[in-house]
Amino acid sequence: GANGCDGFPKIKVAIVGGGLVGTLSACYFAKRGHEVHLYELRPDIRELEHVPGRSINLALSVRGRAALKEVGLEEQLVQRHGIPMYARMIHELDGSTRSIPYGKKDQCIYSVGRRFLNESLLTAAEKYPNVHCHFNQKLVSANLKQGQMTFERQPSKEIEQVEAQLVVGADGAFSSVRKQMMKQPLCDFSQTYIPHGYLELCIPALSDGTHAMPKNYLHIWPRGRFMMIALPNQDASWTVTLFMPFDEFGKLDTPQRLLAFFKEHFPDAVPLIGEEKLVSDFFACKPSPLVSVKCGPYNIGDTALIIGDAAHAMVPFYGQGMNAGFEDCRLLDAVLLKHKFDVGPALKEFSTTRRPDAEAICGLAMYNYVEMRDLVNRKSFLIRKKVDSLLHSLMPNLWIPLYTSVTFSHMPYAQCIKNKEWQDKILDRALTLMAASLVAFAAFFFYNATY
Ligand SMILES: Cc1cc2nc3c(=O)[nH]c(=O)nc-3n(C[C@H](O)[C@H](O)[C@H](O)COP(=O)(O)OP(=O)(O)OC[C@H]3O[C@@H](n4cnc5c(N)ncnc54)[C@H](O)[C@@H]3O)c2cc1C
Ligand SMILES: COc1ccc2c(c1)CN(c1nc(C(=O)N(C)c3cc(Cl)c(F)cc3C(=O)O)c(Cl)s1)C2
Repeated sequence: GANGCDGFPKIKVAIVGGGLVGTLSACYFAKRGHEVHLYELRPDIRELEHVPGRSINLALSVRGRAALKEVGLEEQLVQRHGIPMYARMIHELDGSTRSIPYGKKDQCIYSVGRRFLNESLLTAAEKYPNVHCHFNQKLVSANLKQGQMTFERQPSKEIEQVEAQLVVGADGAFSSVRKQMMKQPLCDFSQTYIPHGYLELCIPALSDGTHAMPKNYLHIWPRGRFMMIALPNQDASWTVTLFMPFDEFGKLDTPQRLLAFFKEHFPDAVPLIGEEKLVSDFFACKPSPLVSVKCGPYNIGDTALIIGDAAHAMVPFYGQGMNAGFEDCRLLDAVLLKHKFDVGPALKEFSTTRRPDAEAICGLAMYNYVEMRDLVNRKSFLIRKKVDSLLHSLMPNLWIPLYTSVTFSHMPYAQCIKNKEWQDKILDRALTLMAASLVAFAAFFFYNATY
């Protein structure tokens, strides 16, 4: 395409999927002066009415914030709208609570509204004159090598053919662009559904408009096979997510059983949610599945690429899915710039470098899901946190705990794992050494005392 004022070629980019990652990616491409066409299956969510108490929220941490910052949105979307969470608040069965800080006193993650984020990113993208949004358009097929796409207008089913020099698939965990890519040889794909489902509930604001629980915390009710988590909303309500195996959900098939279950496992949450609201919200919708997707490579030559959940959907037990997708946008922009928008080599480098990191965080999230039980015998969770924070305070640049490196650093996810393995080796050796010296000391003491 024509070379813009910065000397880089300008191309026509089609982004499929106007969710969190697609809209942010549109801002990045638009900022570089490309012609961006964003195609979204759903209608323009900004025109849909707001259903109170149905706001879904997410934990945004440094990786996601850095990506928003580069398109000038961090201040507006996070500082002004996000609610800082400085610690986890763990709710014990007896109703007692205990907080575990995320890090130093100013280190926090932010609770942000999904719909607010998506609407704001759409509006930010549309501000660029070179961005064109097309709603109610569903990608149904494509010839990605030629940059050709076929969309079906909803609900008329009218077909529209579109061409672009680059197709970016940001169409989520069940991506149509990825499905088209998988027709190519040498494309790997695996997906894993876990036996747990999730369902959102709501803790309403108190009558005086304040939060019903301490506001700046990520609240957790860890109960082994199931768990509840609550993030604060701007309107002083809480969005509560219940994670439970589908067969457990199936047993709660009457209001009586539901209330008995909550009174047994989450007694302190029942008055906060309210019994009527608990029953109505719980039976209002079915639990949703959780899937983990790994695939690769992420590109086809210089004409197609997948990012976000389309490339690496993960279970949410690290609060990194959106953060990783936003980080994709930032890293893609950097690698395109590095290659002066020579798209072919840039996409190849993006896919080669990003895939091991994406697969690492997918693995860490699944590991957390399996370890979630350990959040129950909090001793291990607590002890590891205390050891980690002690060593981190002694050797801040050497000993970076795994959770800190994932949530509070830009360390490539794969390096976070290597870093953790190194630490485990050190910890194991230290414990072995301590144990051995303890034995030696005891033997020495015993020997002296006896002879
Ligand atoms: C319960 C739960 C809790 C989570 N908590 C967190 C958290 O705390 N922090 C965090 O960082 N992440 C979290 N995540 C992950 C986060 O929600 C996802 O990583 C993020 O939404 C991915 O964004 P995306 O744009 O890639 O995909 P999506 O948000 O799924 O957007 C895909 C878009 O593409 C559109 N689309 C799909 N198919 C087509 C098609 N054929 N044609 C056109 N458009 C199409 C869809 O309508 C949608 O708008 C959580 C996820 C779940 C399930
Ligand atoms: C909206 O729905 C959801 C659902 C799940 C999550 C989030 C939002 C946000 N999540 C975060 N997880 C971490 C984390 O690193 N770990 C190890 C944790 C993992 C679990 Cl499962 C947990 F309950 C607490 C922590 C914790 O440490 O607080 C963060 Cl840091 S944020 C999980």
